[in-house]
Amino acid sequence: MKTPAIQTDMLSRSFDKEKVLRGIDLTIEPGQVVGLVGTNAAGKTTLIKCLLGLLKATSGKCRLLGEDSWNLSAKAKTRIGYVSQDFELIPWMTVQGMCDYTGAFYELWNTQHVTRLITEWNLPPDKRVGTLSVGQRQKLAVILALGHSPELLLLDEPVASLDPYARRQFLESLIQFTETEENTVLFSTHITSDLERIASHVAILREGQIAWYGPLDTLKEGCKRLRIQSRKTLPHDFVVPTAIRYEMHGTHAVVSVAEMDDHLQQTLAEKYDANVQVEDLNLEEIFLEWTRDPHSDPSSSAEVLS
Ligand SMILES: Nc1ncnc2c1ncn2[C@@H]1O[C@H](COP(=O)(O)OP(=O)(O)OP(=O)(O)O)[C@@H](O)[C@H]1O
Repeated sequence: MKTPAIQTDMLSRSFDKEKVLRGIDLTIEPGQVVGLVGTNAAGKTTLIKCLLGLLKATSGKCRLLGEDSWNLSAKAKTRIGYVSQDFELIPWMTVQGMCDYTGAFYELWNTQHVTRLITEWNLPPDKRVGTLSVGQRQKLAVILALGHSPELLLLDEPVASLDPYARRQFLESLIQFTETEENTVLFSTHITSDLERIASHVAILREGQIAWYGPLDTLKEGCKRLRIQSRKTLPHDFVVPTAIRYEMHGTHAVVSVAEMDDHLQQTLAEKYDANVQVEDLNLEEIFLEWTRDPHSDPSSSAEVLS
Protein backbone atom coordinates (compact mmCIF):
# COMPACT_ATOMS: atom_id res chain seq x y z
CA MET A 1 0.00 0.00 0.00
CA LYS A 2 1.25 3.49 -0.87
CA THR A 3 1.96 6.02 1.87
CA PRO A 4 -0.73 8.74 1.76
CA ALA A 5 0.57 12.16 0.67
CA ILE A 6 -1.52 13.78 3.41
CA GLN A 7 -3.15 12.12 6.40
CA THR A 8 -4.87 13.68 9.38
CA ASP A 9 -6.54 12.03 12.32
CA MET A 10 -8.90 14.13 14.48
CA LEU A 11 -6.79 17.21 13.78
CA SER A 12 -7.98 20.19 15.83
CA ARG A 13 -6.67 23.71 16.16
CA SER A 14 -7.99 26.56 18.30
CA PHE A 15 -6.97 30.20 18.67
CA ASP A 16 -7.79 31.19 22.24
CA LYS A 17 -11.47 30.21 22.56
CA GLU A 18 -12.12 29.99 18.82
CA LYS A 19 -12.21 26.36 17.69
CA VAL A 20 -11.27 26.62 14.02
CA LEU A 21 -10.54 22.98 13.18
CA ARG A 22 -12.65 20.44 15.08
CA GLY A 23 -11.40 16.96 14.29
CA ILE A 24 -10.31 16.87 10.66
CA ASP A 25 -10.03 13.35 9.23
CA LEU A 26 -8.58 13.49 5.76
CA THR A 27 -6.49 11.07 3.69
CA ILE A 28 -5.15 12.22 0.34
CA GLU A 29 -3.47 9.57 -1.80
CA PRO A 30 -0.52 10.30 -4.11
CA GLY A 31 -1.66 11.53 -7.52
CA GLN A 32 -4.81 13.27 -6.31
CA VAL A 33 -5.44 16.94 -7.15
CA VAL A 34 -7.62 18.19 -4.34
CA GLY A 35 -9.54 21.46 -4.23
CA LEU A 36 -10.12 22.65 -0.66
CA VAL A 37 -13.22 24.82 -0.42
CA GLY A 38 -15.06 26.59 2.36
CA THR A 39 -16.36 30.05 3.20
CA ASN A 40 -14.09 32.85 4.38
CA ALA A 41 -12.65 31.99 7.81
CA ALA A 42 -13.68 28.33 7.46
CA GLY A 43 -10.09 27.38 8.36
CA LYS A 44 -8.48 26.52 5.01
CA THR A 45 -5.26 28.43 5.71
CA THR A 46 -5.15 27.08 9.26
CA LEU A 47 -5.45 23.52 7.93
CA ILE A 48 -2.71 24.02 5.32
CA LYS A 49 -0.40 25.56 7.93
CA CYS A 50 -0.99 22.66 10.35
CA LEU A 51 -0.23 20.20 7.55
CA LEU A 52 3.07 21.94 6.86
CA GLY A 53 4.04 22.15 10.52
CA LEU A 54 3.86 25.96 10.47
CA LEU A 55 1.14 25.81 13.12
CA LYS A 56 0.99 23.23 15.86
CA ALA A 57 -2.21 21.22 16.14
CA THR A 58 -4.05 21.72 19.43
CA SER A 59 -4.82 17.98 19.31
CA GLY A 60 -4.90 15.12 16.83
CA LYS A 61 -2.36 14.07 14.27
CA CYS A 62 -1.23 15.13 10.82
CA ARG A 63 1.34 13.60 8.53
CA LEU A 64 2.83 14.68 5.20
CA LEU A 65 4.54 12.08 2.99
CA GLY A 66 4.43 9.68 5.92
CA GLU A 67 6.15 12.01 8.40
CA ASP A 68 4.72 13.87 11.37
CA SER A 69 4.01 17.43 10.18
CA TRP A 70 5.51 19.01 13.30
CA ASN A 71 8.81 17.12 12.84
CA LEU A 72 9.27 17.06 9.08
CA SER A 73 12.76 16.00 8.04
CA ALA A 74 14.86 18.21 5.72
CA LYS A 75 14.47 15.51 3.07
CA ALA A 76 10.68 15.58 3.27
CA LYS A 77 10.72 19.39 3.04
CA THR A 78 12.59 19.21 -0.27
CA ARG A 79 9.72 17.09 -1.63
CA ILE A 80 7.13 19.74 -0.78
CA GLY A 81 6.22 23.00 -2.53
CA TYR A 82 4.11 25.67 -0.83
CA VAL A 83 2.61 29.01 -1.82
CA SER A 84 1.06 30.87 1.08
CA GLN A 85 -1.48 33.69 0.90
CA ASP A 86 1.07 36.08 2.40
CA PHE A 87 4.23 34.77 0.72
CA GLU A 88 7.37 36.72 1.40
CA LEU A 89 9.88 37.63 -1.28
CA ILE A 90 13.05 39.67 -1.02
CA PRO A 91 12.15 43.09 -2.47
CA TRP A 92 15.62 44.25 -3.53
CA MET A 93 16.39 41.11 -5.53
CA THR A 94 15.56 40.80 -9.22
CA VAL A 95 13.19 38.09 -10.44
CA GLN A 96 16.12 36.10 -11.79
CA GLY A 97 18.17 36.74 -8.62
CA MET A 98 15.29 35.52 -6.44
CA CYS A 99 15.07 32.31 -8.50
CA ASP A 100 18.84 31.72 -8.35
CA TYR A 101 18.91 32.44 -4.61
CA THR A 102 16.04 30.03 -3.89
CA GLY A 103 17.51 27.41 -6.23
CA ALA A 104 20.77 27.41 -4.28
CA PHE A 105 18.94 25.80 -1.35
CA TYR A 106 17.85 22.79 -3.40
CA GLU A 107 19.80 19.89 -4.84
CA LEU A 108 17.22 19.26 -7.55
CA TRP A 109 16.51 22.82 -8.78
CA ASN A 110 15.20 22.71 -12.35
CA THR A 111 16.76 25.85 -13.88
CA GLN A 112 15.45 25.05 -17.34
CA HIS A 113 11.85 24.71 -16.14
CA VAL A 114 12.10 27.89 -14.06
CA THR A 115 13.52 29.88 -17.01
CA ARG A 116 10.75 28.55 -19.24
CA LEU A 117 8.03 29.55 -16.77
CA ILE A 118 9.53 33.05 -16.34
CA THR A 119 9.33 33.52 -20.11
CA GLU A 120 5.89 31.91 -20.57
CA TRP A 121 4.41 33.89 -17.70
CA ASN A 122 5.87 37.17 -18.99
CA LEU A 123 7.86 37.98 -15.88
CA PRO A 124 10.64 40.56 -16.41
CA PRO A 125 13.78 38.71 -15.18
CA ASP A 126 15.76 41.88 -14.42
CA LYS A 127 13.01 43.75 -12.56
CA ARG A 128 13.29 44.12 -8.80
CA VAL A 129 10.78 42.00 -6.88
CA GLY A 130 9.66 45.00 -4.78
CA THR A 131 8.47 46.81 -7.91
CA LEU A 132 6.39 43.93 -9.30
CA SER A 133 2.59 44.05 -9.33
CA VAL A 134 0.70 41.81 -6.90
CA GLY A 135 -0.16 39.37 -9.70
CA GLN A 136 3.46 39.27 -10.93
CA ARG A 137 4.65 38.52 -7.40
CA GLN A 138 2.09 35.75 -7.10
CA LYS A 139 3.37 34.23 -10.36
CA LEU A 140 6.93 34.37 -9.03
CA ALA A 141 5.90 32.71 -5.76
CA VAL A 142 4.30 29.86 -7.73
CA ILE A 143 7.42 29.45 -9.90
CA LEU A 144 9.60 29.32 -6.78
CA ALA A 145 7.35 26.62 -5.33
CA LEU A 146 7.63 24.53 -8.52
CA GLY A 147 11.37 25.03 -9.15
CA HIS A 148 12.66 22.14 -7.05
CA SER A 149 10.28 19.65 -8.71
CA PRO A 150 8.31 18.83 -5.56
CA GLU A 151 6.06 15.78 -5.30
CA LEU A 152 3.51 17.51 -3.11
CA LEU A 153 2.22 21.03 -3.70
CA LEU A 154 0.18 22.97 -1.14
CA LEU A 155 -1.28 26.15 -2.56
CA ASP A 156 -3.30 28.64 -0.55
CA GLU A 157 -5.48 30.53 -3.03
CA PRO A 158 -2.73 30.54 -5.63
CA VAL A 159 -4.65 32.40 -8.33
CA ALA A 160 -6.42 35.07 -6.28
CA SER A 161 -4.51 37.95 -7.93
CA LEU A 162 -3.99 36.50 -11.37
CA ASP A 163 -5.77 37.79 -14.47
CA PRO A 164 -7.80 35.22 -16.46
CA TYR A 165 -4.98 34.61 -18.96
CA ALA A 166 -2.38 34.10 -16.21
CA ARG A 167 -4.83 31.83 -14.35
CA ARG A 168 -5.16 29.69 -17.44
CA GLN A 169 -1.36 29.48 -17.78
CA PHE A 170 -1.07 28.60 -14.12
CA LEU A 171 -3.67 25.85 -14.43
CA GLU A 172 -1.85 24.46 -17.46
CA SER A 173 1.38 24.30 -15.43
CA LEU A 174 -0.50 22.52 -12.71
CA ILE A 175 -1.93 20.03 -15.21
CA GLN A 176 1.64 19.37 -16.44
CA PHE A 177 2.76 18.96 -12.85
CA THR A 178 0.10 16.33 -12.23
CA GLU A 179 0.91 14.38 -15.38
CA THR A 180 3.40 12.55 -13.18
CA GLU A 181 1.02 10.21 -11.44
CA GLU A 182 2.79 10.38 -8.08
CA ASN A 183 2.51 14.16 -7.79
CA THR A 184 -0.15 15.47 -5.42
CA VAL A 185 -1.76 18.91 -5.09
CA LEU A 186 -3.90 20.44 -2.37
CA PHE A 187 -5.11 23.92 -3.28
CA SER A 188 -7.62 26.17 -1.61
CA THR A 189 -9.83 28.22 -3.88
CA HIS A 190 -13.10 30.08 -4.22
CA ILE A 191 -13.09 29.79 -8.01
CA THR A 192 -15.27 26.86 -9.00
CA SER A 193 -14.39 26.99 -12.71
CA ASP A 194 -10.70 26.42 -11.84
CA LEU A 195 -11.65 23.55 -9.62
CA GLU A 196 -13.74 22.06 -12.39
CA ARG A 197 -10.77 22.20 -14.78
CA ILE A 198 -8.13 20.52 -12.67
CA ALA A 199 -9.39 18.93 -9.45
CA SER A 200 -9.76 15.16 -9.26
CA HIS A 201 -11.14 15.41 -5.71
CA VAL A 202 -12.83 18.00 -3.50
CA ALA A 203 -12.65 18.56 0.25
CA ILE A 204 -15.40 20.75 1.69
CA LEU A 205 -14.54 22.39 5.00
CA ARG A 206 -17.58 23.32 7.07
CA GLU A 207 -17.90 24.04 10.78
CA GLY A 208 -14.30 22.96 11.38
CA GLN A 209 -14.71 19.54 9.82
CA ILE A 210 -14.44 17.92 6.41
CA ALA A 211 -18.11 17.83 5.52
CA TRP A 212 -17.46 16.02 2.24
CA TYR A 213 -14.43 14.47 0.59
CA GLY A 214 -14.34 12.50 -2.61
CA PRO A 215 -14.05 12.59 -6.39
CA LEU A 216 -15.35 15.75 -8.06
CA ASP A 217 -17.54 13.69 -10.42
CA THR A 218 -19.22 11.88 -7.52
CA LEU A 219 -19.97 15.23 -5.88
CA LYS A 220 -21.50 16.61 -9.07
CA GLU A 221 -23.53 13.50 -9.86
CA GLY A 222 -24.86 12.92 -6.36
CA CYS A 223 -25.85 16.39 -5.17
CA LYS A 224 -29.44 17.40 -6.05
CA ARG A 225 -32.09 19.80 -4.84
CA LEU A 226 -35.54 18.39 -4.07
CA ARG A 227 -38.72 20.45 -4.09
CA ILE A 228 -41.31 18.62 -2.03
CA GLN A 229 -44.95 19.72 -2.10
CA SER A 230 -47.09 17.69 0.26
CA ARG A 231 -50.88 17.67 0.73
CA LYS A 232 -50.29 17.79 4.52
CA THR A 233 -48.07 19.90 6.75
CA LEU A 234 -44.66 18.28 6.88
CA PRO A 235 -43.81 16.89 10.35
CA HIS A 236 -41.28 18.50 12.72
CA ASP A 237 -39.12 15.39 12.53
CA PHE A 238 -39.05 15.50 8.71
CA VAL A 239 -35.72 13.94 7.70
CA VAL A 240 -34.32 13.17 4.26
CA PRO A 241 -31.30 10.80 4.01
CA THR A 242 -27.97 12.56 3.20
CA ALA A 243 -29.65 16.00 3.42
CA ILE A 244 -27.24 18.93 3.48
CA ARG A 245 -29.73 21.72 3.93
CA TYR A 246 -33.45 22.20 4.60
CA GLU A 247 -35.85 25.04 3.93
CA MET A 248 -39.22 24.25 5.51
CA HIS A 249 -42.46 26.12 4.70
CA GLY A 250 -45.38 24.12 6.14
CA THR A 251 -46.53 21.83 3.33
CA HIS A 252 -43.54 22.69 1.15
CA ALA A 253 -39.84 21.92 1.61
CA VAL A 254 -36.68 22.53 -0.38
CA VAL A 255 -34.02 20.00 0.55
CA SER A 256 -30.53 19.55 -0.88
CA VAL A 257 -29.09 16.06 -0.67
CA ALA A 258 -25.50 14.88 -1.05
CA GLU A 259 -26.38 11.50 -2.55
CA MET A 260 -29.48 11.15 -4.63
CA ASP A 261 -30.46 7.56 -5.23
CA ASP A 262 -33.00 6.09 -7.63
CA HIS A 263 -35.58 5.33 -4.94
CA LEU A 264 -35.49 8.53 -2.89
CA GLN A 265 -37.93 10.49 -5.03
CA GLN A 266 -40.58 7.74 -4.92
CA THR A 267 -40.02 6.96 -1.23
CA LEU A 268 -40.54 10.60 -0.24
CA ALA A 269 -43.57 10.96 -2.53
CA GLU A 270 -45.26 7.94 -0.94
CA LYS A 271 -44.29 8.66 2.65
CA TYR A 272 -45.42 12.31 2.65
CA ASP A 273 -48.16 12.11 0.01
CA ALA A 274 -46.15 14.63 -1.97
CA ASN A 275 -45.08 15.74 -5.37
CA VAL A 276 -41.26 15.60 -5.45
CA GLN A 277 -39.26 17.40 -8.12
CA VAL A 278 -35.54 16.80 -8.55
CA GLU A 279 -33.27 19.63 -9.76
CA ASP A 280 -29.69 19.38 -11.00
CA LEU A 281 -27.17 21.81 -9.53
CA ASN A 282 -24.05 23.32 -11.02
CA LEU A 283 -20.81 23.23 -9.05
CA GLU A 284 -21.17 26.73 -7.64
CA GLU A 285 -24.69 25.93 -6.45
CA ILE A 286 -23.42 22.71 -4.88
CA PHE A 287 -20.82 24.63 -2.86
CA LEU A 288 -23.44 27.17 -1.84
CA GLU A 289 -25.64 24.37 -0.56
CA TRP A 290 -22.76 22.84 1.37
CA THR A 291 -21.48 26.03 2.90
CA ARG A 292 -24.73 27.81 3.79
CA ASP A 293 -26.46 27.41 7.13
CA PRO A 294 -28.02 23.89 7.07
CA HIS A 295 -31.38 25.37 8.16
CA SER A 296 -31.04 28.74 6.53
CA ASP A 297 -33.64 31.40 6.05
CA PRO A 298 -35.00 31.00 2.50
CA SER A 299 -34.70 34.73 1.92
CA SER A 300 -30.89 34.36 2.03
CA SER A 301 -30.78 32.26 -1.12
CA ALA A 302 -28.96 35.00 -3.04
CA GLU A 303 -25.89 34.90 -0.80
CA VAL A 304 -22.60 34.04 -2.49
CA LEU A 305 -19.95 31.49 -1.66
CA SER A 306 -17.19 33.79 -0.60
N1 LIG B 1 -2.85 33.45 14.21
C1 LIG B 1 -4.16 33.55 14.47
N2 LIG B 1 -4.58 34.06 15.63
C2 LIG B 1 -5.91 34.15 15.92
N3 LIG B 1 -6.89 33.76 15.08
C3 LIG B 1 -6.51 33.24 13.88
C4 LIG B 1 -5.14 33.10 13.52
N4 LIG B 1 -5.09 32.56 12.28
C5 LIG B 1 -6.37 32.36 11.90
N5 LIG B 1 -7.23 32.76 12.85
C6 LIG B 1 -8.70 32.68 12.80
O1 LIG B 1 -9.07 31.39 12.36
C7 LIG B 1 -10.22 31.47 11.51
C8 LIG B 1 -9.90 30.73 10.22
O2 LIG B 1 -8.95 31.50 9.49
P1 LIG B 1 -8.30 30.95 8.15
O3 LIG B 1 -7.36 32.00 7.67
O4 LIG B 1 -7.77 29.61 8.38
O5 LIG B 1 -9.58 30.87 7.19
P2 LIG B 1 -9.69 30.65 5.60
O6 LIG B 1 -10.70 29.57 5.39
O7 LIG B 1 -8.35 30.44 5.02
O8 LIG B 1 -10.32 32.03 5.14
P3 LIG B 1 -10.21 32.87 3.75
O9 LIG B 1 -11.04 32.13 2.73
O10 LIG B 1 -10.84 34.17 4.13
O11 LIG B 1 -8.76 32.99 3.37
C9 LIG B 1 -10.55 32.94 11.36
O12 LIG B 1 -11.61 33.27 12.24
C10 LIG B 1 -9.28 33.64 11.77
O13 LIG B 1 -9.54 34.89 12.36
